[in-house]
Amino acid sequence: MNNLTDALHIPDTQSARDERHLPIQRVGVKDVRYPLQVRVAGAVQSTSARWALDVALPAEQKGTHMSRFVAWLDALAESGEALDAASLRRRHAEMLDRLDATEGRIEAAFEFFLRKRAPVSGLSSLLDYQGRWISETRAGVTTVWAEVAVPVKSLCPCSKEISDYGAHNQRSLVTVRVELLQPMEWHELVRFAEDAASCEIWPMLKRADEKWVTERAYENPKFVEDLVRDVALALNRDARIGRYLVDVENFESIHNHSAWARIER
Ligand SMILES: Nc1nc2c(ncn2[C@@H]2O[C@H](COP(=O)(O)OP(=O)(O)OP(=O)(O)O)[C@@H](O)[C@H]2O)c(=O)[nH]1
Repeated sequence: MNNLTDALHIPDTQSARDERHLPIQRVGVKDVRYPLQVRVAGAVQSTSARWALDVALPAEQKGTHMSRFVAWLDALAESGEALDAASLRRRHAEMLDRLDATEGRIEAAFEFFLRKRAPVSGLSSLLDYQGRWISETRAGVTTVWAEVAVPVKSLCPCSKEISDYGAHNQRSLVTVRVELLQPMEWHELVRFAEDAASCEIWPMLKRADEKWVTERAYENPKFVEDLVRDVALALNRDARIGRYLVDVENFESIHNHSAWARIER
C-alpha cells in the first residue's frame, strides 16, 4: 500500500504532525461486518460479526492508519483461525503492532448456535445466542471479556401467589458479561443464565415437552431480581471469572414495558 501511494505521489496526511497537544483516547472503525470463526462446544462455527476496533492516538500524530484495521480483519478471516480468549489476546497484540499503538480495544458481536435436546422427547434443535468478544489493552494490561445474551422464561412469584389460576410469565433476556481470568466455553457461560431462569427454552418442543416447560416454570417462579441475583451468585463461585455484569430484561406480558435489573462486580 505504501509503495503504491509513494509511486502515485499521494500525500500521507494521516502521518503529519498535529500541534493541538490533544491525545485521542479512542479512534478507529465501528459497525464493520466481517466474517468470524468461533469455537463452540468443541466445533468451529462460521459466523459474521459486527466489529468495533480502535486505538489510542498520541497528541503529535494527526491521524491513525484507518485502512490497517480492515487489513487486520482480513488477515484474521483469511487465516481461518477460530477466535478464543488466547487467540484474541495474540491477535490484539498484532493489531496494536500493525497500528503502531500501545492501547486499543476490539469488540466483535456475533450469533452462534447450541444444539439442545428437548426435556421429555429428547428431540434436538439449534438455539441461537448473541455472543460478544471484548479485548482491551490499557497501560500495558490486556483484559478479555466474553458476553452472551441468553433468552429464557420467567414466571412471576407474586402473580402465582395472588391468582386463583395461572401466573403471568414471559420471555426474558439474560446478558452475562464476564472478565475471563481463565478460559471458559460458550456453553458454560450460557448455563449460568439458563440454570437461574424459571425455565430454559428450546426451539423445538413436542406437547409432552411443552407440558414439562409450563409446569417447570410454575414450580420455579422468579422475579427479575431473583434471576439477576441467582446468576450473580453462581458467577461469584467461579474462580475463572473476574469482574462481571449481569443484565436481565423481562418482556412483561402484563405490561407494554420491561422490568429490568443489573448487578455488576
Ligand atoms: N485517520 C483517518 N483516516 C481516514 C479518515 N477517513 C478516512 N480515512 C482513511 O484513510 C485511509 C487511506 O489511507 P491509507 O493510505 O490507507 O493510509 P493508512 O490507513 O494510514 O495506512 P498506511 O498507508 O499503511 O499507513 C482509508 O482507509 C480511509 O478509510 C479519518 O477521518 N481519519
